[in-house]
Amino acid sequence: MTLLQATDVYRFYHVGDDETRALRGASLEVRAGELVVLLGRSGSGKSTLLACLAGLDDPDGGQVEVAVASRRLSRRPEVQRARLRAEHLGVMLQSGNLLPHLNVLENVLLTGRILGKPDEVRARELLAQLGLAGRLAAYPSQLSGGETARVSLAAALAHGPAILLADEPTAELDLQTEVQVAQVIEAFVRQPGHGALIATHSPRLAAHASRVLRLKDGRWQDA
Ligand SMILES: Nc1ncnc2c1ncn2[C@@H]1O[C@H](COP(=O)(O)OP(=O)(O)OP(=O)(O)O)[C@@H](O)[C@H]1O
Repeated sequence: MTLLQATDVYRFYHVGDDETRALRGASLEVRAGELVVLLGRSGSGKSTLLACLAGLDDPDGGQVEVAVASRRLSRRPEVQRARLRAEHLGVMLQSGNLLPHLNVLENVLLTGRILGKPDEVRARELLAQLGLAGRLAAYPSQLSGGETARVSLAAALAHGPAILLADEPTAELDLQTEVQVAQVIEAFVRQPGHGALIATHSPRLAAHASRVLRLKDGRWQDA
């Protein structure tokens, strides 16, 4: 079963007279049961692709479909994209996705609250699995880089999305914590009807992949 599908996605950035062709016709599918790992050198377009897949950015060409819901995500007003994202996608960004005035538990419950179905048991369970049971009352400014990444992952998963999109989820983690994160992602993918796409530079995380895709200058390396 296909959960998420991108078809011929283009994204160009313009700064002054300069044009950066960040994505040049990238297509992909994330299917149920898959952990797809996205590799590519810095600047190859991984974050841009994830942002388009998450509906945080809109492609200049091509389209993104939340196939599990048979709904197009691209070329919709932001409010509709945000709704589709909340309902079906868990998104973990490199920059972190935590609100500074909410504590750890409140941040992890936030998307569930917006959807009207906060699941505190699941939120606490995820935080415990990620070694954060003792940090529920902490605020984002009080967290280390590695703790922020783990809380962001919990926040991406707590509302029960079908698809996880994560940008370098283990960038700032030591080996032991990286293993914890990989286990949580693998457990997520093992649930029927769930799948994940993860951009990473970590060979250890890539070793967990069901499939590896390589981006180079905005297109698949083998294309
Ligand atoms: N907002 C922006 N404005 C202009 N250029 C951008 C913007 N965002 C990204 N780019 C450019 O688009 C290209 C792809 O960037 P992107 O961040 O997607 O790469 P990446 O593979 O995620 O890199 P990294 O591994 O360093 O995170 C790069 O050349 C980058 O400089």
